[in-house]
Amino acid sequence: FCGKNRFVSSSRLLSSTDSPDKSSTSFERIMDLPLTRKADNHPVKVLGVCGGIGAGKSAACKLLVSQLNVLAHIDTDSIAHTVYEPTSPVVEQVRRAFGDEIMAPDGLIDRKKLGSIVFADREAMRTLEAMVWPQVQLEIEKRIQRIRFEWLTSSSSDASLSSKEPVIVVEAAVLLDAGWQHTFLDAVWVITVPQEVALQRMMENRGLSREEALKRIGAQQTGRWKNYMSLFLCN
Ligand SMILES: CC(C)(COP(=O)(O)OP(=O)(O)OC[C@H]1O[C@@H](n2cnc3c(N)ncnc32)[C@H](O)[C@@H]1O)[C@@H](O)C(=O)NCCC(=O)NCCS
Ligand SMILES: Nc1ncnc2c1ncn2[C@@H]1O[C@H](COP(=O)(O)OP(=O)(O)OP(=O)(O)O)[C@@H](O)[C@H]1O
Repeated sequence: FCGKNRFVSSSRLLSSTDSPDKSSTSFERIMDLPLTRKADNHPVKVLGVCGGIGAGKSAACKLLVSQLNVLAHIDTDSIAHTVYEPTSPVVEQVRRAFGDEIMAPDGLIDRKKLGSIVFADREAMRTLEAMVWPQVQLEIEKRIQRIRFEWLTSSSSDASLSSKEPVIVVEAAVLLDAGWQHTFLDAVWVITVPQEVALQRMMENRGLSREEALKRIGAQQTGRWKNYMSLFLCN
């Protein structure tokens, strides 16, 4: 994976120790699944990092930046939050779908209130995702284009860019559900952790009750990553 122009699609690397079913039939089935779009041969590759809540996606991405010196880290959650800024067209759409009770007194969307609805109701989450994901995807693609352009046009004397690994890391719990492996990603890593560890982390670090933490884990459990041949990192 490391090394200029030596990017290796993670689909060619190893599979997880525990998550995917490795019986021969399902292993072969996994191998047959198209993991990512056909790479566009751009020298700057895009790696998706996904996995369950509290699995350690952010921790893994921080390591990729600090230890592997990748070009950029795009955090999708924070992009999704910008979709709720006052000027965004999504705000009115979301207000119409979920009602005035999700609005804060200052006229902005109260993400906590919205979260308490959608994390408890998969259908409601689907409705929200259909409004938010296209905007998020557009913004991610814009950022990828900009970073690639800066990298290509930077001179070799610009050490701040030329010394970096030509890899952009996109961190997103939902990337396989959103189908981004078929659009802008060259490879996917899944970070896994035993559920009990994730629960403990969420209770300790976010002050969530066990019930709230379980609800959030439940809201994410499509398990889609288990059907993909990607590189699994057990954290
Ligand atoms: C429900 C919302 C308003 C709650 O906002 P809030 O700031 O309270 O929580 P935050 O965004 O930090 O999310 C908390 C955790 O849940 C995960 N999560 C958020 N949305 C989803 C989802 N659709 N599916 C699975 N996990 C999700 C996040 O990755 C994070 O680990 C917000 O998460 C949201 O808009 N979600 C829908 C859009 C989405 O899918 N965002 C994820 C990245 S595109
Ligand atoms: N290997 C590890 N050992 C101990 N603690 C860890 C490890 N990896 C992550 N953590 C801790 O677990 C918590 C969750 O990690 P992190 O934020 O990286 O997960 P995440 O998958 O990005 O979570 P979320 O989906 O909630 O954004 C953090 O407090 C982090 O410091």
